[in-house]
Amino acid sequence: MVNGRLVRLGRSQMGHVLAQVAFQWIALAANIALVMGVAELVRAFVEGRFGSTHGAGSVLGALVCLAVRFAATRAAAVMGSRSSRGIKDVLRRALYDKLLALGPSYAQHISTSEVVQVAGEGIEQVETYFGLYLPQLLYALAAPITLFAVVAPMSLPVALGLVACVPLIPLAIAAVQAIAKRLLASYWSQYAELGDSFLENLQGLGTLKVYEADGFKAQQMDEEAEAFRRVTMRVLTMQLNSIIVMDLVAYGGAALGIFLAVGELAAGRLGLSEAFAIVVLSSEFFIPMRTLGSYFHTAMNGSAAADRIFAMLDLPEPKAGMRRLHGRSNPIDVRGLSFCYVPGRSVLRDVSLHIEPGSLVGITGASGSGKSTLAAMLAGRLEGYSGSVEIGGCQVRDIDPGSLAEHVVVVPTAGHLFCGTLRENLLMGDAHATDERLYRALAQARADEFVRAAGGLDMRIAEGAQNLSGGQRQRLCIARALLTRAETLVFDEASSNVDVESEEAIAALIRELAGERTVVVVSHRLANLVQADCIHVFEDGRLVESGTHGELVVAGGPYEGLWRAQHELEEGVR
Ligand SMILES: Nc1ncnc2c1ncn2[C@@H]1O[C@H](COP(=O)(O)OP(=O)(O)OP(=O)(O)O)[C@@H](O)[C@H]1O
Repeated sequence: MVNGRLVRLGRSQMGHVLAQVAFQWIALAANIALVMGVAELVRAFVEGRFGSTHGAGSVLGALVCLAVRFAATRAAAVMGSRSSRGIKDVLRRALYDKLLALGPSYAQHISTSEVVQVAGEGIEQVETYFGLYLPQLLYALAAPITLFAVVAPMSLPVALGLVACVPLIPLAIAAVQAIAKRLLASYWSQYAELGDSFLENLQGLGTLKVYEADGFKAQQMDEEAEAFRRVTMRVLTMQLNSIIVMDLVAYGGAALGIFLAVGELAAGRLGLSEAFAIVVLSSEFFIPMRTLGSYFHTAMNGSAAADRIFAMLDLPEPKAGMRRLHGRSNPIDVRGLSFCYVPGRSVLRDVSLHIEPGSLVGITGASGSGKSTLAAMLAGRLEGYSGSVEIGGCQVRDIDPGSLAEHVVVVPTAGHLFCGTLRENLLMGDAHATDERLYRALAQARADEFVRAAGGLDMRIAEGAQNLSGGQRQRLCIARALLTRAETLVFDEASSNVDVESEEAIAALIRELAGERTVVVVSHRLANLVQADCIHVFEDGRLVESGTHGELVVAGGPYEGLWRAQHELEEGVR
């Protein structure tokens, strides 16, 4: 009934939880005092001793009890909201730190939509566990003991009868716990799957419309939603059934207490005022456990969500390297590099190559031959490889991630621009850049003209940069990369889906950059690589040829075949 790891993680909030229980207990004590006061009045009335002083004192006493109960209940609620807020902070911070520790390779372990769900809805569920369930669990133990101590001096048999029924509620809870755990695990995994499909389909809605596949995907999502509805209904049915059992125990137990008290009164073993007090207090025996039972289901949901959070927190982290790269003349050495995303399916096989600082290097090969994987390796984005990748004599895995990010920047096929102003996006490359430097980078990336025409550095970038053409987007991403002081720039098919004008602009820029920085160009289009100091050709994860364009053409190997095929295609088009 208690998730030990969650409690340990939220131990900083235990002060609030205990304070909440203490305030709940004070409210209970005030309630007992109120009932006892009214019972005393009943006794005075029955015995004919009821007078005006009695009346004024009782009203005053009752008001004090009500005020204390009100204040304590409010204070308990405040403590509950503080512990809820606190645990959310603790968990969000833990998840955030974890994502930072996982670094860019997080996507190797977990989907983005699951991160979003766990960090949002999942943590909200855990909040209830700390804010309501945990304090109620402690209070539900303290309350019957307190009431037993009050009722036992009046009538031990009634007190024993009442207290004996109370454990039936936690027993009912424990009985459904095993079923609830299984059901909730299935509920959360279906919820995550539905979230995955939703995000995926929303992001690809344009494509779905173009291929008129939206109807088909909608039907698939309907089926997933229906499966999720069914599991939700099973969860609700289980919860309602267990609540019915708990209600039967709670109300049955209270009725038993009243029945016993009336029996004792009839037998003359109990006075009228005591019988009155027991009748009123008997429901109080069960209310805390009954409330606990109703929180239990939300808590189980929170506990299941916490298990998903813990699964994420337990993901193995790449060992963060400590070494820092210095200077701007660090050669890159790849030796015997092999890698697979899926066990048994090698994507890179025993690759070895050397990149001189300041050189222009081309990487080419058929689609799926492992070029982008190699580019990602150079930026430290993939782990779990064999062989070595060294920059400036340091293993990439031993380099501090911040230092590596300062030295190697990858410009992918479709770089991401954030919603906001262009200036905000560019300053990610260099937070202290002046407007003049920003414009210089834009000019270098052949993007300054359209930026000036579109309103300058304060031009708005819409969500997903929808207000820009593919070529404009790419040139802005390149300008941002140029603003960094990175020694090595890796262009991974950076001009593969842009217009001819942008492609020529990017090719010219790459030629300019060589010598100033190390430039690695991953491209299918061999025309982009003709001027490279060295071109590496990949086939099915293996490096099959290396050399300059001239050398490779003369060698008559795979490169020459590709070059001839592309040349003939382009001639044919003309
Ligand atoms: N995240 C991933 N999970 C599993 N397999 C992957 C992943 N990324 C790439 N692959 C597989 O690895 C192989 C190499 O992919 P990679 O992207 O490196 O090839 P590429 O040569 O850059 O291809 P292209 O020229 O089409 O971009 C492919 O077979 C691809 O299916």
